[in-house]
Amino acid sequence: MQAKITVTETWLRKHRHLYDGATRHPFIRSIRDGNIDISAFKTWLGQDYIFVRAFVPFVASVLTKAYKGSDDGNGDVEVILGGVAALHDEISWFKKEAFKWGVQLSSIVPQKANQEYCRFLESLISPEVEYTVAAVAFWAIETIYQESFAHCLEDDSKTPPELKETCQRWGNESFGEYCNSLRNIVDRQLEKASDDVITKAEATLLRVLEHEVDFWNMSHRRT
Ligand SMILES: Cc1ncc(CNC=O)c(N)n1
Repeated sequence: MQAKITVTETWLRKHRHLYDGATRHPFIRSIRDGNIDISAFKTWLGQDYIFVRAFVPFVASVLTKAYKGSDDGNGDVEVILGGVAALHDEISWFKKEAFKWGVQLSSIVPQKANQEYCRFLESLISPEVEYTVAAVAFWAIETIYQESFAHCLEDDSKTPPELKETCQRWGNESFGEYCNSLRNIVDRQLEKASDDVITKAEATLLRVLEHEVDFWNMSHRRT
């Protein structure tokens, strides 16, 4: 029997152009082609550290919603908890990496695109935002990084050796499997969601894609 087309699949087909814009951004292409401007990379590093700090309470709120969503026979909480644990490691990694590149994390001022993205995350923490909607944002945020950085690790890529570790962080296979688990969670939720929630979730996905593109733009254009 043919596997059923999932909601996320429908969305990704429908919004392919915007999705590719987020996962194949010029910033990512420049890493992959080996002509990245290191100052752009450092900008990204410092800004992303601030983003990740704001991402933690958002993910914690998704965890809370998964728990309260009660019918968690599917292990949603454990998958999300794995995400929280990975973020703990990631924050240490950012500190180490910043030191390596001479980026002073304590003096980084969040740029406008970053502030707006963080504010968007905060809005999703609200208990009024349904688990399904928040989970869609979470899945999309993680997956965009996974696909973007995995692209920089493909056989024909010319990613500079000193950036490989960064790309591995999100582009590795186990992060890919984790993203698939998130996608399954999301599709299972969407399967039983009301039309209203599905509409809101799709709009949220689009906003994540836009924020991600703006985030890459911020790193790419400024030095
Ligand atoms: C702007 C942005 N989007 C997604 C991620 C990946 N999630 C956690 O690390 C990230 N670090 N930064």
